[in-house]
Amino acid sequence: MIRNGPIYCKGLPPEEENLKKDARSDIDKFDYKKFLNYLYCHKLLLIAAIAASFAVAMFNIYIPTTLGALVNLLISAKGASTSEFFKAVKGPATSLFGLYVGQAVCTFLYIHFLAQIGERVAAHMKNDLFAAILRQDIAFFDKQRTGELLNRLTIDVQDFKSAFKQVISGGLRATIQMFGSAGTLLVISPKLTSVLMLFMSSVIIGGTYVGFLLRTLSMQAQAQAEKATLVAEDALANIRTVRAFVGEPLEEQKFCKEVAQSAELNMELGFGIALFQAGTNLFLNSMILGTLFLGGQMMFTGKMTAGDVMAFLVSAQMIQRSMATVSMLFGSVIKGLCAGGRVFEYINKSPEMNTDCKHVIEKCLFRGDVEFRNVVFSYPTRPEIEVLKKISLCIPAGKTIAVVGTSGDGKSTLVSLLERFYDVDCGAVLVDGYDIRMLDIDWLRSKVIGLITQEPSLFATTILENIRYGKPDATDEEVCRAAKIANVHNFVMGFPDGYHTMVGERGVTLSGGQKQRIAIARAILKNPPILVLDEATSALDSQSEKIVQDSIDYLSEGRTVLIIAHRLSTISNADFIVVLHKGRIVEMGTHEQLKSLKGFYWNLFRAQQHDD
Ligand SMILES: Nc1ncnc2c1ncn2[C@@H]1O[C@H](COP(=O)(O)OP(=O)(O)OP(=O)(O)O)[C@@H](O)[C@H]1O
Repeated sequence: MIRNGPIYCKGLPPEEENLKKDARSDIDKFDYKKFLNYLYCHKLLLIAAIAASFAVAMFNIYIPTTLGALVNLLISAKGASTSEFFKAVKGPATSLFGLYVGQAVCTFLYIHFLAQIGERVAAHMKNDLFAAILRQDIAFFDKQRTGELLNRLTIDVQDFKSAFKQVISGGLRATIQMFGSAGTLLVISPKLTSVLMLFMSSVIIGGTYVGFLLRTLSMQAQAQAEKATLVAEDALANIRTVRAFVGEPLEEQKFCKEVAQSAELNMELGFGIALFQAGTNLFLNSMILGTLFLGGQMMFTGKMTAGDVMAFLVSAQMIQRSMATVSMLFGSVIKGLCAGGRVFEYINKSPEMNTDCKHVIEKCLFRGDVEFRNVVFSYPTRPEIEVLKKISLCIPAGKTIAVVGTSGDGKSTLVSLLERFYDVDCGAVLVDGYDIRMLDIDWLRSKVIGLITQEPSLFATTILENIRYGKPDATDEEVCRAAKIANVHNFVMGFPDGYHTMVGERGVTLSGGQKQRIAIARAILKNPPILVLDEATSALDSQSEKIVQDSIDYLSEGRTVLIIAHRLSTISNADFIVVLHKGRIVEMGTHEQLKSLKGFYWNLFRAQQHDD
């Protein structure tokens, strides 16, 4: 995407070809039907904006001839008395003023209406896009960068809105003005009009070609600017790691490199635009001078009046301005269609996972058995690596089982499959004998399974709202009760704002143990019959771990519990323990039974005793 050389004149280098291909594929994704639907929702405003814009164009066409008539009157009024002068010019001057007022009113109306439609359509698109992104499979988020998704929500919607507004206002007006003013010119002087059109057509051809080159360069500059943003996003999202590794100079260097390339491309673009503008101005001004010269000659031979020359010049300038608008609009249309295409791509993207089944097990019949039956699974981003290989595991209702193993053996993957973040490739995950693909996925996640992970995710809001996320309709009293059970209440009351304390982005203002206890309070409020603890205490020091473990023990009572753990000391009370090794179950039994086997578990156990 990055190119430092001069603007290409013949053929296109490969990266420009790629850009063209990207743009074309983005444009192909533009959903005209959906877009028309959005417009249809605001049809009255749209009609009003188009009508006002049309009226402005008509005023602009009539103004030069009225102005010409006034000029002729002013010239012919030479030597007249003041009263005669006012009497003669009063009519045309009033008409001209009326046209100016009409033009001003319609300008106000179309800009106002367009702003309304633009904002409403953009809000509609943004909401649809956000909802569509939230609906996607977890596999989608494995592939997409957050920054790229946010760009679509912000920059692309904004670009589309600007282009849309420009096309409706400028495009419509400029086209009508161009044809209307061309008609005016023909009426005033067909001869002068033919000479003018000859010049104009060469401007159009040359301008279109240079415009195409500049647009390509502009797209490259934009792509490079986005690259710089992604480098910054990466560094800021991982600011603690950057700080801990004194990575600031390296990050600065990476960012500066991308910014420098972006600046270079933009400067190249600026140079091209400056040259283009200067050349166009010189050409067009020479054309006006030529028109004045030819028109002046015709005036002296009596073929044109001074007013005609004046009206001709103003109309010619109107055409020139309209043409400039239309040529710029061409770029805006492409940009808008590309941006809109990228937005519609995700709005129209359906999740691959089938979540149509809405079966719910009745509360009175629900037990809480969990089973992994001959489960084979590879992550969609790495289909060639089988992470789980024919795993079969039953967790009877009310029992606690722990899964242990070394890093990368597939423990957390079991959790992701039970939550149905991904679907198994072969076999099935069952709850109370039902394949979870047959169950209502929202019910499963919101009412059946409670998940507590190593890095609890808190939202940048108050502690109260973070706990309430477990049950959105919970009262403050219910939240407070859950917080007391989870050992949250005491430390919260130590904060000046209590439960209304803001926790910062991802809970950055709290300790790991405090965040974990808030996550547990959230789970207590949710009250799920199946509880999944994925390394819930492994990031904590021994004192925090003890407090959190007490809360977890309380929460685990009477539920089916699946614990993923590194520290074997935390799972010795499990009803049975499963040892995973490279995606297979290699041992299963109680702590004592497994120890006596002197196999994988024994090795893990000894390694940890050694570490302690
Ligand atoms: N979203 C993902 N996309 C692709 N591969 C993944 C993804 N998540 C995990 N993996 C891979 O799957 C394998 C199992 O990962 P998993 O997180 O289940 O291991 P784990 O036993 O829980 O490890 P740890 O104890 O370190 O958390 C690893 O090789 C990992 O690289």
